Amino acid sequence: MKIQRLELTQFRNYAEMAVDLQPGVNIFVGPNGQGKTNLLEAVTLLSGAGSHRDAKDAEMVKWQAAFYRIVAQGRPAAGNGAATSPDLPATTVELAFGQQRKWARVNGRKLKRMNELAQTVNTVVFSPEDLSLVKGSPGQRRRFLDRELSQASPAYHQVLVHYQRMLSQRNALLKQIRNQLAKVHDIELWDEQMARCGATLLARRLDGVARLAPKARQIYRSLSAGKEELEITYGSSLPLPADRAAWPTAILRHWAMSREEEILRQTTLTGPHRDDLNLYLNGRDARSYASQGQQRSIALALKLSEVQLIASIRQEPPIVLLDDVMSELDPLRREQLLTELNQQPIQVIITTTHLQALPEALIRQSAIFRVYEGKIQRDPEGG
Ligand SMILES: Nc1ncnc2c1ncn2[C@@H]1O[C@H](COP(=O)(O)OP(=O)(O)OP(=O)(O)O)[C@@H](O)[C@H]1O
Repeated sequence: MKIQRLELTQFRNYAEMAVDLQPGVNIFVGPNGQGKTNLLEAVTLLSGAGSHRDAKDAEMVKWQAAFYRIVAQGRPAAGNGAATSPDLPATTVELAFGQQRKWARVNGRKLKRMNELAQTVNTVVFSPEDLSLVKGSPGQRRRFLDRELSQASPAYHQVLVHYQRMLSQRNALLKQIRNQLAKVHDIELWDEQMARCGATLLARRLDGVARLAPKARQIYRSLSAGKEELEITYGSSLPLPADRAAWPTAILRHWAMSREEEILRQTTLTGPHRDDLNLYLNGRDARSYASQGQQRSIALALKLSEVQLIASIRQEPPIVLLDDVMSELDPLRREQLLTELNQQPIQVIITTTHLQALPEALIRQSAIFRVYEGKIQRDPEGG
């Protein structure tokens, strides 16, 4: 859905705040440390994906307060990316955390799981750190993929959380074996379950990459005026046979072979938690060969393909959150990003310290808000 009104209570540096957004571009401008990113963080939480800064809920409660509450009112799109329809009923999404408990409601109905929020609100955040997606760590690329696929499919999120839980228990067990507090046999029983879960996660990731890669390739082709080809493949940390049904056994066999080393190092050395996204430009590994400009274009292509993928699965584009990213891009890439985003009626929220970092044409069509010490005021200068 597109957000028409956002209300924050005791969230980060906002005591009590309400803001009316427009369906197109909304720009929040203000000096450092005033609450711009906090506002975007609140919107990302509404999509059930957790804080884009990986913050814990307790950290997001305003200091000295007991809870936070985020409420958004909006309307779903009329259908496949069309503008919000005034005929469709308004939707209210509510998320609150306090006393170690978190709960969410959509139109008054309490949700069983946070990730069900993704059926109503979707977001794609683009921050300066994302520009280093190509050269960054494999963990950064896995996180990109996991966040994206979690929003595209709540079932993916469930498998991911299950696998991560099993992984931390397996690592704890390896430590116990090392300290002779458990037997090797204990881990063999554990591995069977975990290998099945790992194989499911792998299959879903491979399917996700298969859907993402052609979109990213097409976007990159247009960003590079057809000069370069971007190829994305999934890099598994263990050898996988062609037959997917054989994956659990292959994972089990691999873990059994590295058992001694794993006990010694007290950690699980291979599996989906160690995998990577491989990025190639004209057949060469982009991590080693792409120039800084090319790396930034790849990052743009990845993020924009995420927007397209979510839009096609959800029948509605996600809300795009650009966290101070425009000033990091050169004028050409800034223009390319805005042109791509303009192709669909997307709600965009941009934060910036200086309006001068943004093209004038964009400012004219946007609603402008000033952010200062956790307070927001609409600027009558905006569109
Ligand atoms: N739990 C909290 N309670 C109260 N204030 C908080 C809390 N967490 C962070 N803050 C305050 O929020 C402010 C940071 O806000 P935010 O990260 O949104 O900055 P910003 O406006 O995006 O700035 P920049 O341009 O530097 O990124 C800081 O002043 C910080 O002290």
